[in-house]
Amino acid sequence: MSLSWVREGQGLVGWGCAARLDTSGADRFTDADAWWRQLCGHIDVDDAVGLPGCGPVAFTSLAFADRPGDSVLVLPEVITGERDGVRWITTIGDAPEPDLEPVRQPGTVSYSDGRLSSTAYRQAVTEAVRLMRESGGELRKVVLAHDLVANTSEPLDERFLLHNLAARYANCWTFAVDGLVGATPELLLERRGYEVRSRVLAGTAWPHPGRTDDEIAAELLDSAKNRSEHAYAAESLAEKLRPFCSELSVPTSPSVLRLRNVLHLATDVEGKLADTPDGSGLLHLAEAVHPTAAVGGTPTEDAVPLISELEGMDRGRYAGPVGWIDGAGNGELGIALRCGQIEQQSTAGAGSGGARGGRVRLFAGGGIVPDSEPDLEVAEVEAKLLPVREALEGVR
Ligand SMILES: C=C(O[C@@H]1C=C(C(=O)O)C=C[C@H]1O)C(=O)O
Repeated sequence: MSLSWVREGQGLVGWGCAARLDTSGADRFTDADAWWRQLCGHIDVDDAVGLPGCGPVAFTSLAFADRPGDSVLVLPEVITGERDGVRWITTIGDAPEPDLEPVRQPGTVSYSDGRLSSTAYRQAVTEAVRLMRESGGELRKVVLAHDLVANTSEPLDERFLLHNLAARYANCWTFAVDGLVGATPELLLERRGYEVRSRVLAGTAWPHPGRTDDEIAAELLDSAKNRSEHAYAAESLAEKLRPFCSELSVPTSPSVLRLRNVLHLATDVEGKLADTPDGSGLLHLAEAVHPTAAVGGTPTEDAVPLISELEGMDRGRYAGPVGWIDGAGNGELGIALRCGQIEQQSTAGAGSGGARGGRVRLFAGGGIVPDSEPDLEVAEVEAKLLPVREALEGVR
């Protein structure tokens, strides 16, 4: 099992499992926080480096919804880290040898509908638009997603996906936690001592033949629909984070983040925590801000129940917080987007009838507002599925 959180060649990679928590439900954040604090209280740490991410680190991935969905924290046996030119290695107990097997290719990839096909997704979008228009301005945004299943002819090696994602999406956070593998451009929260940071994304455009990226970016910045979608997301994060902060800086207008497959409106929020460490450990802060309107909707309490009703699928850990936390409550949590959940690494073995391939469930979604057009929303999620599809297929 791979554990990873890497951006621009920096971050953390872990292997082995020294301890693990599986939890679920509305208390998943508090369970995770309590377990992690207790565990760290029992570990004698010898740390000569002293940077965030040194000493014991748990990789974590939490379910999007209170239910269904399982959440997980893993303390690896070995963690390697790199930050600002400093490299370190942390071992917990009797560290195992690293897995030095060559990376395997997944063979041919074929796709089939998941629980919500793209036609069913189009219908769900149409229904969300109808409900929003009928609500007379009450319900303003709902983020809907759909899934796609990829089957590989050979066993699935997570490292193959990670390499390909990191090569093409170097400015995203390439992650792997318990079989959820992806490259997210969205940072839910980073905490480093008193400092907190977030990168909020919402509002999307994608490349069109005959149009330059500059033209598309200018149009995105000018689009009232995308600006309103974005404002809901940035406001929801700022509003929930503000009570923990003595200072919070939220740019008044978004910038454009350019990725290979899509362009997003982006707001980088920075704050100073009023109180540390106890009331504002990263998991506690994440519980307060999740789900932002980037992956939930506005108002949250109306949008979130509607998501499960309209999608009719279990998002699992897609769109939930994913990343790492250290013993001091520092860490980085992204939003698990542009990712796939590995459901089966290989069918080789007992009862497999000779088949040897893997299966991964890919997810992608988009914010729906009253003036969303269903066909464009379908095109948007197809563009957002590209990173994992291309990584699986090894497209250069
Ligand atoms: C929901 C996803 O992306 C989110 C939705 C966006 C949008 O609606 O424009 C943009 C970025 C993300 O916050 C996804 O990638 O699955």
